[in-house]
Order: sequence, then C-alpha cells, then structure tokens
Amino acid sequence: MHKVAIQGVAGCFHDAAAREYFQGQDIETIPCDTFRDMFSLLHDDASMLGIMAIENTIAGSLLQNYDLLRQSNEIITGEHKMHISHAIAALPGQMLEDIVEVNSHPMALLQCEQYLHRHPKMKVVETNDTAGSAKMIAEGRLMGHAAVCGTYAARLYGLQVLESDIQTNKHNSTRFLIVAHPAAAGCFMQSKKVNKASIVFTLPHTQGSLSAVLTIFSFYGMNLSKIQSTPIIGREWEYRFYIDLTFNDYKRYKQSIDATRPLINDFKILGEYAECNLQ
Ligand SMILES: O=C(O)C(=O)C[C@]1(C(=O)O)C=C[C@@H](O)C=C1
Repeated sequence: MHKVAIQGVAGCFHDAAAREYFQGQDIETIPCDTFRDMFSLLHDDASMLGIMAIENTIAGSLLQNYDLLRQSNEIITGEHKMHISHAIAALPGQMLEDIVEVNSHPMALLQCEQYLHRHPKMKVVETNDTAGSAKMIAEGRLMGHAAVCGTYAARLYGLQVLESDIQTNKHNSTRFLIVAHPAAAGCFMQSKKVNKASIVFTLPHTQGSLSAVLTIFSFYGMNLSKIQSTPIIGREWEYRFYIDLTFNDYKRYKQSIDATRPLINDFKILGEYAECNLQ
C-alpha cells in the first residue's frame, strides 16, 4: 500500500487527485496542514510519497511549491492533471442570501474570484483547504458561513450545495506533481516512459543569457512546455528559472542538458517522468 501525503483533509482536491493517479491501487492519504508540512513528513519518512498542486489554468502557478520542491530532497516521479469544479456549500437550510463569510483554500478562492466579486456581502476568509472548510462549517454548525469546495466534499461533510460550477471558467484544471525520495522513486513510477523533465537553474545577468539556453533546447528538439521564474531571495531583481521540457528522445534530452550546463548555474533536475496527456 502507498502512503501519500497531501495538503488538506479527506475529500479535498489533493485527495481526489491522489486517488485518480493511483487508480486501482491501495493508497492511504495522510493529511497535512500546509505544503511545507508535507515536505517535512516526506523528509522524515522516505517510504512515503506526496502529491502537490503546481499550477492551475485559472489561478496560475503555486510559486511557493516550486521553491519547496527545489529545497527538498524529493524528486518528481509523475504528474496528474485534473478538472476542478467548485461549489459553494453551507449548512442545510441556509440560503445564498444568508451567507456572510466564505471559507476556502486561497487557490480555490482565486479560481472563483469573479463569482465572489459578484457577491460583495460575502467576506472571503482563507483557510487551509476546501474540504477542511466544509468540515469546519459542519462540525461548528457555522450559520452564515459557506465553503468553496467540490460537491464530493460538501456531501461528505453533510453540507448542502447552494450553487455549483462557480469557478471563473468551466475549463479549470490543476496540474499536480507526484514527489518521492530518490531512493524510493522507482517503486512509485506509474509508467516506465520518460518524456518530460523539470529543471531549475540561474543565469548570469548578461545580455541574451536566457535566449542562448532556449536556443540550445530548441536545437536539440526539446519542447518547452512551461517556464516559470521566481525571485532569488537576497539578490534583488535576479531570478531562478524553472523549465519543463517534453521530448521523444531521451538521449537528445541528455545532450541538450550537457550543452546548456556551461551557460547555467545552480542547476538541478527536479524530475524526469511521464507527461500526463489529460487536458
Ligand atoms: O483545498 C483543496 O481541496 C486542495 O486540494 C488545494 C488546491 C490547490 O492547492 O490548488 C488543489 C486544487 C485546486 O486547484 C484548489 C485547491
């Protein structure tokens, strides 16, 4: 059985993503309050793996997770993309007009920003996760509160859905990374295929330094599927670059890495894994 650390409690989207990714396998999800807590747990127990949201098609990247992953000992062993539909849910008997406070995970709230803007009476209060908010409202019998959560979480904790599909666009997906300790990573690979890599590096502050690196990747036939920069703390206006590459030829990928190495600093491969082809 796989033990999978997640941020959030039973019924949250990380829980659902773990169950979808490991479909047909016996898994136990271990709830954590924060992504940082999840990495601490993984650090202390190499037999455990974790699943963590990295980007969403409405709200964008979870920047902190890039840096947490880089600073950890864990590597990416896979990815999963999942459609996310949010509902607004409250104690049975409550009406939409009764709601004065909305609780949810900040990423979930961002995904429903337009809906919340249309309901200015609802004060928005961030919590650790979607399902945890539903649980808190149910257990505390919190009148006037509603959770932004999945309909599954609403049902699980006995809340009533007031409105569903409230995210800004019905096309809403989150990309999750499956992370594990390098020594155990092999056991957790769902697929033997490797056609994607996530890397991170810094560059000298000179003209064209990023362009030169990207030209090399292009020359070797790498498809750059994502580029994300994060600030380098303590070095004003300097950035770290996180890049995702997809490829058909692993040897060419390795050659492209060798060719770029002299041009880049603080280089780390965060993982080599199978691309998720779901939308
Ligand atoms: O609160 C949850 O249910 C989560 O699993 C967190 C989370 C996130 O971190 O992005 C997961 C997927 C959705 O994008 C919304 C929230």
